[in-house]
Amino acid sequence: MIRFENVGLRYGMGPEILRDISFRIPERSFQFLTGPSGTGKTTLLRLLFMSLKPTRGLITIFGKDRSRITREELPLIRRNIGMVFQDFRLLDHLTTYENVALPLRVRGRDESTYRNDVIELLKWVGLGDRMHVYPQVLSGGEKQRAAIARALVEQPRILLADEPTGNVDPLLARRLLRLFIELNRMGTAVVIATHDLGLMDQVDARRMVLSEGRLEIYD
Ligand SMILES: Nc1ncnc2c1ncn2[C@@H]1O[C@H](COP(=O)(O)OP(=O)(O)OP(=O)(O)O)[C@@H](O)[C@H]1O
Repeated sequence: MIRFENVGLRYGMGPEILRDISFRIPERSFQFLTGPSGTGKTTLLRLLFMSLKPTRGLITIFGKDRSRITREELPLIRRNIGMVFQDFRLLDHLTTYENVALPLRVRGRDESTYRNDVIELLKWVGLGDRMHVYPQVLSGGEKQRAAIARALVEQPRILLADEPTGNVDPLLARRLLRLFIELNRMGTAVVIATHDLGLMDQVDARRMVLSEGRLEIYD
């Protein structure tokens, strides 16, 4: 589904953060992306989300050469990729429901066509009773779940999550992990960037380990 071949990335004139990265993410797969702080996990997720272009190498996303995807095509292709950002990126003036429904509203869909689905999704992530409040009153864990719901609202083929358990207690971290596993069982590929060893030890999943710009894969 996604393929990287000898990908390199540097910011501006800085050093190469990622060097000769090659891997594949198969359809319906589940993997952790890990490595010490500052090794480039977020950078790699941004390459997958196509918010960054590689400085060298080849990226193929859903069979398309990344370098040939135009600005105009990008939003359509990106609908297949859900991204949970480390800082959530919820809009303060919208309720939880409105934040989650936003990608569909932006697309011009009529609310009657998605209302029930969004409510179902909010219940699935455990926010059934927090739909009509604003982000300011949500706890860190609730914001995290709202961000996950928003990333899933367009039923992407792959979900990317950047440190999704970074700000939550171990109990909630386990619940979130169960959500990701259930999502994966339903057919969505999942990539979780984390340095939480305890979290990774709970699942027998592929580990993509970044270290000093290189990637090692442990299946
Ligand atoms: N926009 C940017 N411009 C310049 N350098 C950047 C930029 N974003 C990240 N970097 C640098 O790239 C390196 C990798 O950063 P990145 O955020 O991808 O690492 P990370 O593994 O996700 O870190 P963490 O686990 O702390 O979130 C760091 O040295 C960082 O300072």
